[in-house]
Amino acid sequence: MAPHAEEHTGSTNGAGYSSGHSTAAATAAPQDAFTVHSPNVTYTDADIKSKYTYRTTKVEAGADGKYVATPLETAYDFKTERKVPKTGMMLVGWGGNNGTTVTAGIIANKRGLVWDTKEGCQEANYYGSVVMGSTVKLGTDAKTHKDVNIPFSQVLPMVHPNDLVIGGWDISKMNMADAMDRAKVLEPTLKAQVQKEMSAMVPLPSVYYPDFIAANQEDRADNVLEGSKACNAHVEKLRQDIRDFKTANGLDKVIVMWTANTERYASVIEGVNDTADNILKSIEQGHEEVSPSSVFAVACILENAPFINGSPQNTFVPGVMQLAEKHNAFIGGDDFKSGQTKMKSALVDFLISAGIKLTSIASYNHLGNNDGKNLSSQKQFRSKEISKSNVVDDMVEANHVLYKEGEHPDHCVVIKYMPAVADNKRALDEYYAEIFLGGHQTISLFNICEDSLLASPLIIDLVVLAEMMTRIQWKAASTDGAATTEYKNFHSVLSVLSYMLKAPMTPPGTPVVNALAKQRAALTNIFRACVGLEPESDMTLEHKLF
Ligand SMILES: NC(=O)c1ccc[n+]([C@@H]2O[C@H](COP(=O)([O-])OP(=O)(O)OC[C@H]3O[C@@H](n4cnc5c(N)ncnc54)[C@H](O)[C@@H]3O)[C@@H](O)[C@H]2O)c1
Ligand SMILES: O=P([O-])([O-])O[C@@H]1[C@@H](O)[C@H](O)[C@@H](O)[C@H](O)[C@@H]1O
Repeated sequence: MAPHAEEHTGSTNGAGYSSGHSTAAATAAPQDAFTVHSPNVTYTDADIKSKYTYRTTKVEAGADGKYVATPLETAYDFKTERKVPKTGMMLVGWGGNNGTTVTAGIIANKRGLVWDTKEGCQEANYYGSVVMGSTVKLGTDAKTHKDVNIPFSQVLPMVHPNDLVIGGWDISKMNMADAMDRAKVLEPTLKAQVQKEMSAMVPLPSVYYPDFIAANQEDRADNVLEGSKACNAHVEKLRQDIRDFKTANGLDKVIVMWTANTERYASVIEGVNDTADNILKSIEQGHEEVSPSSVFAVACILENAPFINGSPQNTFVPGVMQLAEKHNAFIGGDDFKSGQTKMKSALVDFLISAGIKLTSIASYNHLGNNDGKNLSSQKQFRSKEISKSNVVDDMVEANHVLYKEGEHPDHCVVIKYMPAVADNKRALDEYYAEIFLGGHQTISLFNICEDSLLASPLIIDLVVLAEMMTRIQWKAASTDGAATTEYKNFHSVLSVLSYMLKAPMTPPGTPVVNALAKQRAALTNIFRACVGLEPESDMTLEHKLF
């Protein structure tokens, strides 16, 4: 972990907040956490450069109908910038349950807060964050031959969440302290310690096109920009907001995260939002099918601020995707994978890869927060139903022993709004499967997900990892010493973020992977490649061949 600021002053203006003392001691930079001793890795003050051989297997149908598998090797050069930039996190929907919770959580960690609860004293932590709460196997101890595991956050020089400068927009003008109370997520003893700082945090006014979210949200909309349809003025205002936030807080970089309400799907219409030029033209013409989230995405792309969609709507219509590619800008999404779906993607992966034929999944949940209120409207629920349903597709399609072409488990998703349970969603799932010789296995789960406390660490992971990806470049390694090509960014669509998302966006024409273990392996092994380390194969031959 790069040393992070012991203390940085900052403004508590309407557009942003950064102050307080980071109590966590500055920790060793990643290059101090470990050094890779290899002719394929070089460290300079500016970069880590690695030469990496990517090994895959090409499969072709042979003449005899059998597959022919041919091992392939592709040599890459990776370059990772080591300087950790001063980074801002701008939340769309800042005043919501997730926005206020993640803000309070970062302040609590930054200040090392401890608060009373009925179970005793609670210390701030980042549990539920892959970056801050999980480890990666570095290798095997030379003497003891035991695994050596290091914090995920130390694999590459990542931003420390304590150092994130936070700001954002909301259609509700409530300051973050009052909005935190409205959210009913955090203990009063914690809220009391962050109340003063959060009361100085006021969201910027936002774009509000009523038709895209539930009508029951209208009473919240007292902090909106003029105009109820997309327009160039909205795009330019949001771009200016990002620039002002960056300047006011002395930032090197800003990442924008949509954690606002779930919108209805936008219709994809030829000539309206099917190409980059058409989406820009439609915004200029005020086309009613351009959503607020797409307007934010366009503004971020034009401002070169990575934009991540934490909700399930189709923000990235083809025109927005094409615009991102055209501008070499980063986008990612969709829909935080926080509780019921995360469990589903792990359980389905286990069942199907164990050769157990899952035949039906009944997924029900009820919750009482404002998200649930918005989702009580059918069009907004439909967006969520899609993202919660598609998560099993890749695992089913990968097993044609159990499932014939086009065959898949029955799958239903039900969400009900029950105000009494507030943010503490109750998820009830039944998994029904065929087992050996006509037997059946029925798995029934009751899973209380404190939704915002599960989603907030994912917001941190998505922001920290998206920022990290802006500092990693690659090129095809030269094999004959000829002049090599220039370093390039990863593709605009950050599919590497899929572990945190229900409906992972991938570059056009590439497959979607939902299996949770594969998603995590892709993320950790790409980061290992950046420091010249082989993927973790778990073969542990050193423990088998002796
Ligand atoms: N576990 C989770 O909490 C979880 C998991 C997956 C996805 N999500 C998604 O994350 C989003 C936020 O969840 P939440 O519980 O914080 O919801 P919330 O309703 O508490 O917060 C949403 C906020 O967005 C604001 N808003 C709505 N439209 C806006 C706009 N155009 N511009 C700016 N602000 C706007 C609202 O005023 C509200 O403050 C929802 O779309 C939800 O579906 C949440
Ligand atoms: O991530 P997950 O727990 O599967 O899904 C959740 C749903 O169960 C919940 O109903 C919804 O309000 C949240 O936004 C989130 O999408």
